[in-house]
Amino acid sequence: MGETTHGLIVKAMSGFYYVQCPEGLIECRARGVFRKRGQDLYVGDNASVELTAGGKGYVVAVDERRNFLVRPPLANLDQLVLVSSTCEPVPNLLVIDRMIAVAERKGIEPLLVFTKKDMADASPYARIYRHAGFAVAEVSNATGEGVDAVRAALTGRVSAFSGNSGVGKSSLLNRVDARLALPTAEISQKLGRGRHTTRHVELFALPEGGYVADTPGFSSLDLERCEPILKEDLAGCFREFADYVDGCRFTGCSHTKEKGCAVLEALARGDIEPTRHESYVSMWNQVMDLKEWELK
Ligand SMILES: Nc1nc2c(ncn2[C@@H]2O[C@H](COP(=O)(O)OP(=O)(O)OP(=O)(O)O)[C@@H](O)[C@H]2O)c(=O)[nH]1
Ligand SMILES: [Zn+2]
Repeated sequence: MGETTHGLIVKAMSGFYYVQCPEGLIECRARGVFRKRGQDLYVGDNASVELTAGGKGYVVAVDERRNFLVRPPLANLDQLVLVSSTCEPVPNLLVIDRMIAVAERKGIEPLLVFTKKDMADASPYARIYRHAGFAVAEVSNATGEGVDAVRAALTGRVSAFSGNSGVGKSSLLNRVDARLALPTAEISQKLGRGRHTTRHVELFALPEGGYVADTPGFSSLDLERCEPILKEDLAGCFREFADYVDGCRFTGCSHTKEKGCAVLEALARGDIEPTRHESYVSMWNQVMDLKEWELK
């Protein structure tokens, strides 16, 4: 048996896995045991690698995943960068709050980014989400303003970007590191083809440490499809409710209309943002009737 080492799968392509190890980037095949078990290897997996002569290797085991996203497949994310724009298109706070809930459910820290601040004021949105307990960046991809804060937040973490079409994810990733060279709206119009179609997700190493998925391809729909939330879990996906949920008069309080609800009292005092609670109520009404067995 050869020497073994350990590293991060940063790229998967045509049956090869590229594992960033202390020895360098090692091209690997997966041991047959993965195929037999029907177990996929994901970019983001922490892999044990058996080195072979010639500087290549075999992935022989992967650590248990802390979390994963399905489309594109990506494991062990520290951070999900939820990008919205202040205008063209205007943010839909319900969509943002649903994406935040998915991230919370998976134990991935959300970072809220509002782009196009050169076109419209981002501060009303930023205020809401800072008050709710999130890190927020206000940026302009046109001027570069605010990009340093995003770059700093990416340092030392494994992150992926998500947000609807046209909000400026590709533009922002290119601002963060020009070597990413992602095609933005203008360029793909010129080339006359769609973006993100045949791309493989790859973790791109940032110069100061940390990795970012080199695809802006997680739509809010993709996210929600991979993580339906049960009603008993929903309040736990709104972090600013945590201080209050144990203070409600009734156990099993839905925090939507009950008397003696500590969440509603906090809302009335202004300690919880109205739009966040509105999103909670509309999500509650949607998930209300789902039972665990219906999600299988
Ligand atoms: N003025 C201004 N324009 C921006 C900003 N960010 C992006 N844009 C423009 O908005 C359009 C969409 O930007 P992209 O970076 O392609 O958006 P995307 O989120 O990657 O879009 P998809 O690839 O479709 O998901 C482009 O025309 C950008 O030039 C910004 O901060 N300010
Ligand atoms: Zn309550």
